[in-house]
Amino acid sequence: MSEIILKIEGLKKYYGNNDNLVKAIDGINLTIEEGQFVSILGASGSGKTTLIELMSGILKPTSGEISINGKDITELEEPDLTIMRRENIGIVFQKFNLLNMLTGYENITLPCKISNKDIDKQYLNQIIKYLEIENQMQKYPIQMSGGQQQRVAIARALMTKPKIVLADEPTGSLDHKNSINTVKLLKKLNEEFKQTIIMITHNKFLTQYTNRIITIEDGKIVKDIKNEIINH
Ligand SMILES: Nc1ncnc2c1ncn2[C@@H]1O[C@H](COP(=O)(O)OP(=O)(O)OP(=O)(O)O)[C@@H](O)[C@H]1O
Repeated sequence: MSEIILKIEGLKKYYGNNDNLVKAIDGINLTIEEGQFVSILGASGSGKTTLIELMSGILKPTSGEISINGKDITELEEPDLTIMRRENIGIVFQKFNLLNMLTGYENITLPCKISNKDIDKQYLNQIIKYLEIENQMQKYPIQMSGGQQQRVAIARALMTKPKIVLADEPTGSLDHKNSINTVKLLKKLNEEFKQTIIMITHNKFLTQYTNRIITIEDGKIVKDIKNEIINH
């Protein structure tokens, strides 16, 4: 059995109070093993963004524990929280979040610069080739298509070799064809680099490329299935 990379126990996140109380996450227990490609599927307002912000330490839970590699992150305060995030988590955003004044290459290598890590050139070249973004290295984001920007953003998320990649609606700003290509690429990266990926989506169609589909409704897990029929 693979190593457990993420463990969530009794997780709750409530907003507001009394009459305005919103139970955004309402008692989630979840274990994710290294190397899994998991999708978290839910309708608007089901708690997806709240869950991903809890997993990345951006939000503090009302109660419960989140352990990454055996370490409870809910106890951490700054600057330990930032260090934990840098060392363990890569995030792919819906709106790519590339810096417009930096080239593709500079965007991708920025996380290494910030955390004073040497750039593993061989790994970088491998990722660039894999994501077919060789021609985007000297371009600025504005000169790239949406799909190209998202592939550069995926490379940036992978550059520090994070234990987990969190992808928050990674195809939300892409058309159908680019959405499928992006998720297929995530799947390839999961298979090739054994990268653990958690993808949040409201799009059921895209979950077919992942090997576990967790459905949330009103802040609770209502379904958690292994996906045997993986579409290639
Ligand atoms: N800061 C906040 N204050 C109060 N309520 C909030 C806050 N953030 C989120 N909520 C509520 O918590 C619930 C879950 O919101 P969340 O953004 O996590 O859902 P979501 O599944 O990501 O939705 P979407 O797909 O529309 O982005 C919703 O009812 C939302 O209105």
